[in-house]
Amino acid sequence: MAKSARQSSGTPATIHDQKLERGNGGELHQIAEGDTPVLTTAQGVPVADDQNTLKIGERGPSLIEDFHFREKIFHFDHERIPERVVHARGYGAHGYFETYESLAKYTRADIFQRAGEKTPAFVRFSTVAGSEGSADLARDVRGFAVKLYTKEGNWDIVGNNIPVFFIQDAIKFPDIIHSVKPEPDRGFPQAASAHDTFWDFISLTPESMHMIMWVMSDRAIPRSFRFMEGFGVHTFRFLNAKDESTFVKFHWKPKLGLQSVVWNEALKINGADPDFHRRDLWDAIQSGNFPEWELRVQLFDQDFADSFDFDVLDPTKLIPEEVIAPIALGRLVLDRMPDNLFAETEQVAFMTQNVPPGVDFSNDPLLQGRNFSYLDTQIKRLGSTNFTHLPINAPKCPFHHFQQDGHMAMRNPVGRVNYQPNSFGEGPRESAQRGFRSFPEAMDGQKVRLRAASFADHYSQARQFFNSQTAPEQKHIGMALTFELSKVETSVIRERMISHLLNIDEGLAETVADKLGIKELPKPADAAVAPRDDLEPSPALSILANGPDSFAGRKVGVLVSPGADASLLKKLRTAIEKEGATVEVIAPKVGGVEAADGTMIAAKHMIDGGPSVLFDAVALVLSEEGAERLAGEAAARDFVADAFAHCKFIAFTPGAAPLLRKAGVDPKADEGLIGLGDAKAIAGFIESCRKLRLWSRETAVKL
Ligand code: HEM
Repeated sequence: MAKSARQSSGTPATIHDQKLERGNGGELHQIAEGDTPVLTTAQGVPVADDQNTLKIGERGPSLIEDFHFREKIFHFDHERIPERVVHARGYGAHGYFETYESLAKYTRADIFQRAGEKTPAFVRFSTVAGSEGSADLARDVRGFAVKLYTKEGNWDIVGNNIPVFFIQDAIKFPDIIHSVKPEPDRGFPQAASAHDTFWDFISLTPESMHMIMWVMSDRAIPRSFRFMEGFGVHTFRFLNAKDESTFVKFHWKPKLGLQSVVWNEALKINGADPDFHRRDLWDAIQSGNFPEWELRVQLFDQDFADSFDFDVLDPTKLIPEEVIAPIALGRLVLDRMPDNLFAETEQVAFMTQNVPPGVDFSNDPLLQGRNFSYLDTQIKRLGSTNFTHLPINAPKCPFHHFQQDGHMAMRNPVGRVNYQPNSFGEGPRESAQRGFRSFPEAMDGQKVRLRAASFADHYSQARQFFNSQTAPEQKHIGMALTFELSKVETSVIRERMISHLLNIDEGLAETVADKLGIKELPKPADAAVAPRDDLEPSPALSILANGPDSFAGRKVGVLVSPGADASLLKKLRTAIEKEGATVEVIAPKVGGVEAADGTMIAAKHMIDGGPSVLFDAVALVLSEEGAERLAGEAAARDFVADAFAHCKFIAFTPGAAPLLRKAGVDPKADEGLIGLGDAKAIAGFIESCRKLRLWSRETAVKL
């Protein structure tokens, strides 16, 4: 007799906790029973067997008649779409923007009219250079793209975590990006700027020097998306109901303050957890600790623009917050992860030209070019002009237009009439009153390819940025430049960079040159405009000068051993959680350890998988015997040595001494090592942790 459609023998089988059916060839089948839905094809046809293709006989050739196989494999073959040409690696979340009070005086943007108004939002954070699968802790700019689904259309603030950019004119964008991406002949390095082509381009592009100071600072290695600022970069305009214009720059300020990691730590995080930033955002939102930013704006008029030291249309310049204090407009809260990464985070399409009535552009030539580029890139990447039909991109307000058809059209105009004007009274019409209006700026001039002379000062703000950093931050900039340029093989490129640094800070240039073994300093680069040294430092530009002075949102890694003091651990955990921080336990075995009092201490990580680079501070809750054993374990020694080298606060029980010793850490080395004798010591540990790092240690560890 012929065998039935599904070739299962129907013999029951059990694998640990699973009851399955065994097929003819021993393969296992899970069968739909009870409320379990029946597997279907994409056409809705129920599937009998998803383990075997249709064949002639059990050992015969496969049949093209097998529509289920064909549909499944063809769909799989088409799963990938092109990754973003830049900002390919990213992670997004949903949330809302809440307006503090009406800003009608400056803008008619609907989102700013009513205090307490909540507007749905989607945010995607990203790195720029790396491909989709690259590691999170690359030294790179972070994208900070916000989509606000306002009642008068989607508004995208497509910004970065750095308020200036590498280039002044969009026509140079393909060049800067080509230079930083893997070199085309060899296909490496991935997600790294430390190579010849990038520094070649930069060294021949003086306008990028201000941005280079930022990218070599700790801003480019943030500890978390939650602890970084966002900036709209360009000067935009607000237009009020009378079409009066005010210039505006957008800043997102994180509620939990700024924090970055150190470079040696970043390198290790990339190995230990390449998804470090993703996981951090996921964990925070899933545990109800919703990250929050305040939207602040710098507002100024044409008179200020005319009198400011630099051209407000130049995206390589900023306006110090001490010169124009940002005012707070509202808060952005991220409270929900996407249901599906591809449908939402991958398919979200940001475009700088998405602005609602009441917001308008300036003539910044980078912004003008971006407004042109983003629609094109979305059509290419998402494959159809109908990408606006995807739920993540569709407005959440009513919308009506006559665009129709094309690939994957999901909504078309309804009825007979798909044009206007028409005689049938059907369909939408324009509104001079409610519609988007551009600022009627008077324009007159020759058609030229010309960079404005007012853009020519390339060094003064780079110098101001460097002078605004604290000593450890200045040191980090020097170390970053040294690292990056040490990977450059062409010596003239290194020397060219030193000649630029001489226009920014002589000490910095000398330090980097010394580390690179350049004995004779080159001449300073010819500057189009002499660098100024009269710009006041701007404390707002420093991360460390603006510390949160709170440990909320941070994470302590507690290393435990068998025989550890469970009640001390409990007190420590309570104190840390009261501060708004979290605890993760690391143990020799992932199953945890038996404490001195016989209770079990559960662990999240085993020692090899939970290095201290994943935590903001660490505690060693060890019995002496446990510490002796761990001292023989390289991962445990690294745990301690790295925490020390990365200037972290380290709390330890008296039993931890053998491990500290073997890790080369003197328990009395500095005030960042805190003995856990009693509850008071725990309070002291938490208080120290609020400073995040003991930077004074850095000179001792010579990082
Ligand atoms: C101030 C300068 C710039 C900033 C702040 C910026 C920011 C961003 C951000 C945040 C993204 C990622 C959006 C996402 O998460 O989906 C992005 C993507 C992109 N940017 Fe820019 N960008 C800048 C300059 C430019 C310029 C000058 C161009 C071209 C003329 C450009 C072209 C692109 C393209 C093609 C994408 C990929 C878009 C996609 O496929 O989704 N960007 N940019």
